[in-house]
Amino acid sequence: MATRLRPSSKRCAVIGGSGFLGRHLVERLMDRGYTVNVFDIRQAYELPGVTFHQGDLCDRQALLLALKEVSVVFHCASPAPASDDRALFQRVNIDGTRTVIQACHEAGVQKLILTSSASVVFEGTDIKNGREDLPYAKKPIDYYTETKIQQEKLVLEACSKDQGFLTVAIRPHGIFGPRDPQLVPILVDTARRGKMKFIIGDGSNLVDFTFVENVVHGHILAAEHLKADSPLCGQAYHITNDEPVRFWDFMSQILEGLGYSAPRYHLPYTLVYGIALLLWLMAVLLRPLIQIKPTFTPMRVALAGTHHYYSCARAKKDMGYQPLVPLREAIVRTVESYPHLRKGA
Ligand SMILES: NC(=O)C1=CN([C@@H]2O[C@H](COP(=O)(O)OP(=O)(O)OC[C@H]3O[C@@H](n4cnc5c(N)ncnc54)[C@H](O)[C@@H]3O)[C@@H](O)[C@H]2O)C=CC1
Ligand SMILES: CC(C)=CCC[C@@H](C)[C@H]1CC[C@H]2C3=C(CC[C@]12C)[C@@]1(C)CCC(=O)C[C@@H]1CC3
Repeated sequence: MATRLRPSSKRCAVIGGSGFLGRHLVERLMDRGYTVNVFDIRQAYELPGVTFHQGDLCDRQALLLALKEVSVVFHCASPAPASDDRALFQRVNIDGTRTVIQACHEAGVQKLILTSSASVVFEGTDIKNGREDLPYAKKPIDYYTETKIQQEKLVLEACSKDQGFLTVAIRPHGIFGPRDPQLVPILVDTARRGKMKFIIGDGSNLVDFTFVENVVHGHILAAEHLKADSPLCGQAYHITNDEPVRFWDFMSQILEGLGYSAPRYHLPYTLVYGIALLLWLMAVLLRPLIQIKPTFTPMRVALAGTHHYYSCARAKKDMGYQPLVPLREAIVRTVESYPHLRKGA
């Protein structure tokens, strides 16, 4: 008779482990002595000791192979926000997350840690030191965020002490660091096209940018503190650098670090937002004829021109979270990691 091995508490799976955050998480878990299975639709790298399972998380059978004898699952897979594909967000973030939960039950997984997003409460207007008890956005800024809300609800509602299945959601904000395919590349691309000359608004809006290693630290602390008698069960936690920074100062430091000029001229927020709305409308109307991807979408203008920073007091209290890498060092390390994006390179 086949015996079912008891899952080891140090055997985990990272769904989305080929991605930016996922790969940093995998590397740190390995350092901490975990055995790691990666599940992803693509295999982006090889790492001794890591077992790769290539597949779509909507495929329960494929997932089950990766979750065999695993006790902790980190779910950090999602289509990229820029993909702007409604059907894909629905299929992966909502239906796929249901499949992940079902597969965890079937495989006897004990803990599920979801990478959610602080944007689940953001509606495009100021949030200052927002706590986790803010209501979910009634009008989320985009469809990606709408599906992140549904995804977080599904995971937190699945938490069941009786069934021995515990869940928690981590809400990072503005993740950056080496190998990020989004923030620095978008910024440099915009600068190279000569479009990084303007500051939207008066430039005083504060935002959280969170170094990837701090986000990873929050995930691992959550996994290790998630127990039936802990306050983490079924809860969401903001994980930030705990150093809100002016959006435009942060952008300028990255740009200047890479040899580009920082933006200098101010434009009124409402004017830029209005133009972005108009461009977006035109892109929608012209979609049957041509595909236009404007740099200045209303969502991006809102992100660049409003305050949005969050308190991580709950994570400090319940899991002893403190950022490991301060912002200044994180920016230096990030800039150094992109030699190929330096001006003139
Ligand atoms: N990057 C950021 O600033 C923030 C990211 N997040 C969340 O963090 C998580 C990780 O984000 P990143 O690492 O930045 O993204 P990423 O795009 O680098 O990684 C996502 C990974 O998920 C995989 N994936 C996508 N669809 C899949 C599917 N159907 N089946 C299996 N794997 C699939 C991709 O292949 C990719 O490797 C996401 O859930 C995202 O929503 C939350 C807040 C901010
Ligand atoms: C804090 C947070 C949620 C960051 C997420 C990352 C991206 C949404 C940003 C990374 C680079 C940013 C950027 C802009 C908007 C927001 C980002 C895409 C602009 C398009 C805003 C308007 C400009 O003047 C140019 C900016 C380029 C960089």
